[in-house]
Amino acid sequence: MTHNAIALSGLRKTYKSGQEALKGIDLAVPAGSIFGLLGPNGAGKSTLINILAGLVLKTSGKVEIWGWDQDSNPRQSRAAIGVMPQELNLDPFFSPHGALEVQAGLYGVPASRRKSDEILAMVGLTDKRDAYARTLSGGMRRRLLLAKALVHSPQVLVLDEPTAGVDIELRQMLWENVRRLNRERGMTIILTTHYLEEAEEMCDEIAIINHGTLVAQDSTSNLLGQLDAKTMIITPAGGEYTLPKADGISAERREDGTIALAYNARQTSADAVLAAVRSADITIQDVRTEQADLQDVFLNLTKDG
Ligand SMILES: Nc1ncnc2c1ncn2[C@@H]1O[C@H](COP(=O)(O)OP(=O)(O)OP(=O)(O)O)[C@@H](O)[C@H]1O
Repeated sequence: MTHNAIALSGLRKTYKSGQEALKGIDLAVPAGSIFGLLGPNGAGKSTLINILAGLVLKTSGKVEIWGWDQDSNPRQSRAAIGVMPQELNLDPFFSPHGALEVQAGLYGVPASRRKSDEILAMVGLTDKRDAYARTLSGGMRRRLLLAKALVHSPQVLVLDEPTAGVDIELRQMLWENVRRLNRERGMTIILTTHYLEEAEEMCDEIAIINHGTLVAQDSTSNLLGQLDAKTMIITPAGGEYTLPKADGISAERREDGTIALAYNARQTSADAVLAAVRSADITIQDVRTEQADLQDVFLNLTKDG
């Protein structure tokens, strides 16, 4: 039976300022998935994550983490989730090893079950085990924040903008670890990111929020498939030609010598596009199509007005 790692219903948050950050969110994150939470700046992603992490109190609605209701089973629901926050806030006086031990203590992990050294090795911090946190670089701090989120072996790992401003090496380390935790331990991963290619590549499922409202939740492939705008790119074999003309097709020459034919897949078939090309006496040397990417879907769903 599939169950949900996270289930939210009617989740609302109104800050004291009167700002309605979440306006009634219903969201289910399937257990075992890598789930992307996307939205423009100010959409409410951090508010949602901070509610999951227990850092912000919801105004109303229901939050279940790994089946545990946050109100009636606060301890269990907290134990089921680990959060790697966006801000690099670390106690400057603890070494990485010390910080993990303190965190393990906070979560009541008995000494015999602690895996601080194993976790430090996983995030590549073994040689900084006993260094002061204040001497760690920004990238190392991020590694340590990931390590801290893992000390109590949570079923659900939340990463808030984990790769914002990090270098390629660290990004690869993060994604390798995330994939491994997901694959080998079945850990459910929820991440927010501004890099849509990253979400497209990493996530099985994606939710998009805008102005505190959920505007889409679907598998990544379904979301990508929902846009009907397609472009066929033809490389002509050579010679002079005039651009194909047909209803529902708009053709343009690109600088690289190809012809781009934009059409709506719901109204015009690929066959009709090819027929228009042939009737313009163009010999086709090569043909490919450009799919909509997540950026297109995202902009389509979050455009205002
Ligand atoms: N502590 C707070 N008090 C009052 N308003 C807040 C507070 N935190 C966030 N907000 C407001 O709530 C709304 C949602 O903010 P939130 O930080 O959750 O968005 P976000 O999607 O995480 O944005 P970003 O991508 O920029 O981090 C915004 O209008 C923001 O100004």
